[in-house]
Amino acid sequence: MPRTRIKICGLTREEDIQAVVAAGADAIGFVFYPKSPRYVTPQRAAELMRVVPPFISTVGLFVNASPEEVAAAVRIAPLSLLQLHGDETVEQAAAIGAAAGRQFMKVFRVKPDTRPDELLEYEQANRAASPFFTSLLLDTYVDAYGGAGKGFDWSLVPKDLAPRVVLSGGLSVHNATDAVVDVRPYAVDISSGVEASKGIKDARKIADFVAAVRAGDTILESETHHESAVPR
Ligand SMILES: O=C(O)c1ccccc1NCC(=O)[C@H](O)[C@H](O)COP(=O)(O)O
Repeated sequence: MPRTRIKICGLTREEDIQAVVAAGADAIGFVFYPKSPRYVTPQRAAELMRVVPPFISTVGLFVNASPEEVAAAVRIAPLSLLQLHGDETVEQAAAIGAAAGRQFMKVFRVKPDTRPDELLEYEQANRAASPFFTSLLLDTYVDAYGGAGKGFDWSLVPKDLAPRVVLSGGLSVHNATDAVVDVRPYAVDISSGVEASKGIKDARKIADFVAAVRAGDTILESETHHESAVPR
């Protein structure tokens, strides 16, 4: 059974990147949204990326940026993947992926009245519109766009969509094991839950979060072994 992938978002310092790598996470996110307290310029991201070893993905988070802006950022900071976290339409997201020549995750910001079929439809629309679309990232709807540490009702995530989504919004060491076991997402994404203060990560919290995700993986694995051991 594959382990749950882990992305830590909103990195601004070399030592925090080193903590993410040491903890065994899979991906590092840089926020290119100028209004964010975690904002880094593409030049700063390029500097920070020098301490990222191979096989760790670097993700660029953009909010309502133009295809030209994203393509220019990618020329400076050679990101692995994009995270489109704004109100980009399906067509605009496709144009951004094509202009930057990068796969992208499209964020769906879940509201209390979001219906499970809306999530499936949105995923299908993005998949149909662009070969650069790779997955939905589910976050909680907040006025300020993201990184707010607010969770949503995970039971809204359809079971057949879950293995393809990145789950985020209000995750922490306290709920990460349950998130993995209850939702079974492809990946989890966290920012404020592993911070000492906005934009400054806490190495202990990062390590504890990764351990809590792995505890969820271990529970799922033992359930799978148990199910396959039961004679039918
Ligand atoms: O981090 C920000 O400041 C930010 C600004 C604008 C859009 C999104 C932003 N962050 C999103 C994330 O860091 C994560 O992808 C995700 O939403 C998790 O956030 P959190 O609830 O803080 O764990």
